[in-house]
Amino acid sequence: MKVTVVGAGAVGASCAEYIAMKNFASEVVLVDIKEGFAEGKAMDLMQTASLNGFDTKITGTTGDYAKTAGSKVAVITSGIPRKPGMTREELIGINAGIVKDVTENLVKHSPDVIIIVVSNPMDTMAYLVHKTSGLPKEKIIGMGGALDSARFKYRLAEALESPISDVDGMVIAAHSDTGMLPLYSKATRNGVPVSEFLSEEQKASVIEETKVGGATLTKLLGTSAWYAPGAAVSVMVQAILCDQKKMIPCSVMLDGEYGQSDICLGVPTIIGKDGIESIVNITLTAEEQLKFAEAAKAVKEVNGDLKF
Ligand SMILES: NC(=O)c1ccc[n+]([C@@H]2O[C@H](COP(=O)([O-])OP(=O)(O)OC[C@H]3O[C@@H](n4cnc5c(N)ncnc54)[C@H](O)[C@@H]3O)[C@@H](O)[C@H]2O)c1
Ligand SMILES: O=C(O)C[C@H](O)C(=O)O
Repeated sequence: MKVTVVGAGAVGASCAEYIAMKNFASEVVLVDIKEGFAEGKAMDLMQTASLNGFDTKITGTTGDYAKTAGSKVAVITSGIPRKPGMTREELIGINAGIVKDVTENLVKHSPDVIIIVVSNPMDTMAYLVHKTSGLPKEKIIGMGGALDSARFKYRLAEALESPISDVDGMVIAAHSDTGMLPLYSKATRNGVPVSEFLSEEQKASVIEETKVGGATLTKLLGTSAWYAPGAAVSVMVQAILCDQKKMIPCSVMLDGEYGQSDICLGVPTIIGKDGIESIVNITLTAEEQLKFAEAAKAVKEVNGDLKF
């Protein structure tokens, strides 16, 4: 099955690389606006195929969407990343126009496509795709929770001094520095609540480090991260192409779930061949419910800046 990745920059190329390395897609088409860039990235990646042992065909195009026709999944990574000191929300002015334009092109050539939105501010960009694509809500999935949960597990394992494979946990709500909600109450080490092992001070530090995970990397790198974002997207694409019915926190259009409507926000979902197969309703503590509602309020304010 064919997967399109729009934006052949840091995140787009990482997505293409992880998807190809896992060998579950027949073809990955990279699209970029910069002349020759996607073609170059595709060629470089293809020259790793015999070294890394994959058969996925990777091609590149400078804006020729006819080459994306018949894609099962399209990943939107096109747009600018933040620089140190910026918030993701500050990217809306430039990225909204890019995401809208890219969405129109994708749907024109692949009317049944499932779109994974990566460009920031992601929850708002996912909302924009809902408002402009005409696709059913099951086919628009924002990537944030998969990455934030991976960062949560990294921080938990660090505090627990345990292997990451011992740790499980999930982050929901907004993909923003303040609106992320690491579900500490549900995080476990081999099924045992992490609160059995960690102090209140460690808990506060794990939660804070998780929430500013993207900002921390942006400060270190001078631009935002790409390896873990690319890997997170590849997990979502694999769940769709292989119909895995995996539970992944994703930003999806809510229609009353978690007390919210007309907003894309991160909640646990089941991802399979049709995209979002269901939204999983889990019980939140009173404090978590409050934080979820606060995150929703902030995202709605940002959504208010969109012009359709
Ligand atoms: N949701 C997440 O978890 C997450 C994680 C990492 C990055 N991001 C976001 O992903 C986006 C991309 O980040 P990056 O580091 O890859 O940036 P980048 O600058 O390395 O790559 C972006 C690419 O998009 C291309 N582009 C711009 N306009 C385009 C258009 N109209 N059509 C096709 N291509 C176009 C650029 O030429 C560039 O190659 C940013 O908005 C960043 O904030 C989101
Ligand atoms: O932090 C960013 O701006 C990029 C991305 O959203 C991330 O979390 O790595």
